[in-house]
Amino acid sequence: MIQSPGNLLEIRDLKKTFSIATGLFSRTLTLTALDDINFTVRQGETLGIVGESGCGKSTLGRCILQLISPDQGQVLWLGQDLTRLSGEDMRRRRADLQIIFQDPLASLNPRMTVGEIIEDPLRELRPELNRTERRARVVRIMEAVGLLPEMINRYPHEFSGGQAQRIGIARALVTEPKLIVCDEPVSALDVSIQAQILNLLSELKDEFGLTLIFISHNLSVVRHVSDRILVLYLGRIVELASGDEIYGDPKHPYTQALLTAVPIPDPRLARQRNIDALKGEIPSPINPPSGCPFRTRCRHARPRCAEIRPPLEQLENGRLVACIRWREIEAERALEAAPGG
Ligand SMILES: Nc1ncnc2c1ncn2[C@@H]1O[C@H](COP(=O)(O)OP(=O)(O)OP(=O)(O)O)[C@@H](O)[C@H]1O
Repeated sequence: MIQSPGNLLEIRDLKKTFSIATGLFSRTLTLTALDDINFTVRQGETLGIVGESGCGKSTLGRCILQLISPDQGQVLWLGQDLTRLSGEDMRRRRADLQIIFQDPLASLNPRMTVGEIIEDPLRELRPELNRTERRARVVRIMEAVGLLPEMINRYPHEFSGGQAQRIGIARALVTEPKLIVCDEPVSALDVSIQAQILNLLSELKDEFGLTLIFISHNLSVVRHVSDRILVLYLGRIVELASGDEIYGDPKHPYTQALLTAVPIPDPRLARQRNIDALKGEIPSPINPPSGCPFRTRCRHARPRCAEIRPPLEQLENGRLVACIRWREIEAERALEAAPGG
């Protein structure tokens, strides 16, 4: 399998649907959670994944880790397609790919001590380690995430949300993974604690040489941690670019609209942000719009946007955008921004 050097992960033509049973005549409907997903994750980067609730962020994270199976497409890990591995081979791989969940307390077994929770993945994924080695590693990881080793025999309910998330991070780290999918890791935490956990993740990334996929609906959070950002809308990639490009020069009207929710202190941009602000409801993924999925909420949409499924176009510097009108929109916005525009 050919894979570009420097890429840890390559997602090709990924699609995931869910069957939804309706009460009505026991009909089954198909919900397309992800479609036509293509992107790469580079060794050592943090890739942010953003979009509104229901756009497919968690489903994408879970498909990458093979916690759920995609309908089609490839998940190439260092060139090896994870979707084709047997259950046993994937179990062995799992030490390399870990996940941190949104709700730390709900994701920890209340009947296990902190030490047992962190040690648990080692029993299955690092069978070569004996009990003493496992315990030594648990203590080392607890210290790395800022938990005192004397907390090892305590139970999850004795911890605050922020401390519980440190336990979740320790559990993910203990197998020495190469990639961690962080699925809304700070959304359930007090704002005052969020920065501590984000700082911890970025320190751990450097210390352990990790690659991170950072899922969040909050663009302000993603901005702080991400090298590149992938924007999802209704199960499709609409834009992928560096953090500076996404925040400073968004090309897709959906990205422009999402950014209006991010507080910025520049009053000169306020007018443009009012114009761009996101309006209307997200269409149902059971019956998505024809052509461009965003066209029903896009202030720049034209009749042809209903006819053409916009391809993910690669621009010169490697950034990706899926909008057939992005060049025209750039010109229109420049006129709007001009004095008297
Ligand atoms: N197990 C499932 N069965 C049926 N539909 C599902 C299932 N999991 C997800 N979906 C649907 O797939 C779509 C994508 O969901 P997903 O949870 O991936 O979105 P998300 O962007 O992570 O949203 P949120 O931020 O609310 O978690 C949604 O329409 C959701 O209702």
